[in-house]
Amino acid sequence: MADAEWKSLEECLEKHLPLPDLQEVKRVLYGKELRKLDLPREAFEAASREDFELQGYAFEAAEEQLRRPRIVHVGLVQNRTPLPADAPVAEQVSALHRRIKAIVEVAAMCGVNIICFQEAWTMPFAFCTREKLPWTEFAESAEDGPTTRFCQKLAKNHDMVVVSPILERDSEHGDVLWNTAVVISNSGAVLGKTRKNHIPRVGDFNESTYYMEGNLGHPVFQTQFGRISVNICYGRHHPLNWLMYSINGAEIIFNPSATIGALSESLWPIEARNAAIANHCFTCAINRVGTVNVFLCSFKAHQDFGYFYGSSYVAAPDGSRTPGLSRSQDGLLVAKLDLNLCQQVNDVWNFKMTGRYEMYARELAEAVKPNYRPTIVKE
Ligand SMILES: NC(=O)NCCC(=O)O
Repeated sequence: MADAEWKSLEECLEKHLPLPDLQEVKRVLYGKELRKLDLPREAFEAASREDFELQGYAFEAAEEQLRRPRIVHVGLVQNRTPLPADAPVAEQVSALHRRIKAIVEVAAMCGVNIICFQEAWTMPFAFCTREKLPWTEFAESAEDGPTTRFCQKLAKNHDMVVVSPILERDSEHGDVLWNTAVVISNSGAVLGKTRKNHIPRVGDFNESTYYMEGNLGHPVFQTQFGRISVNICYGRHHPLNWLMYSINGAEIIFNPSATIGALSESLWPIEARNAAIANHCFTCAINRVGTVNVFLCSFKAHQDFGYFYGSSYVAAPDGSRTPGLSRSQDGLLVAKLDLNLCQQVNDVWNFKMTGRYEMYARELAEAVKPNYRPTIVKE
């Protein structure tokens, strides 16, 4: 399984395919070609100084007579954890705050309106260890924890909606832990929070003893820049999870994740992109980078957890998508979206009209009953 030395699928294709083949391969793999965004030179200089990759692409929509374009710039951030996992908890969190602040400043130069960080961004990916301390110490209040207060400042200073996925401790309700994304308005106010609905129980991604299955349903947040929702990591394998955010009106669904090559790299380019197509919306898939360095782990086997392959990307309702960020480097992906594309594609393919949700609602209501007998026709 490739580690950091294999930079990206895109780089490999560009290196080895002759131009005419490359164009056809890209057409099939990525949909229509996207225009590269003309991002400010200072942004590239700052990104290079801070040692992270910066890419930008634009998704266009057709001009309409009655509606003006609804342009929004989204920013996706992928990063390593800067300090080793045995550094003091507060120092690790501060180092991550500093790293993210530097990336958000570049996002602001690029005119980003909504930014989303990776899953549980304030901590190393430690759920594989089965240990509680010190990892549960990374949990914070979604409403007024230090990370939320930090993000509120970023949001207000940069007039930017911030989606901040954290490990949440809900002290008002029995100190229960949740895997939560806090949505902070560009005014700096906490707009609300949403919780991860599906918890992985696959290999070392066994996170069920750390936090509970989300109990907040599928909220959609009306921001100044469009309606957004957050389908956290393992939720991307569940088409109904995407569907419910879309049914509630999401135009952009963020998918902050933490996943490794051996498990999911071949699914990664398909799932969020397919969700964008199936639900007539934009999806933003974000993965962290690097190896998990939780060497405090007492289980030897879990010390070599695998490689987080980055490759964050944005997909559009017409099936087009951006190239992925690198597999090995911290990065900021900026995408300019015209949200009018959602309705335009809906009017062409009209999956919302042909979806037959009433039929599935009826059939699913029966199928979940303990005495349900599947309809299998036999000779
Ligand atoms: N964090 C998390 O849910 N990871 C599960 C692995 C995957 O969904 O690919």
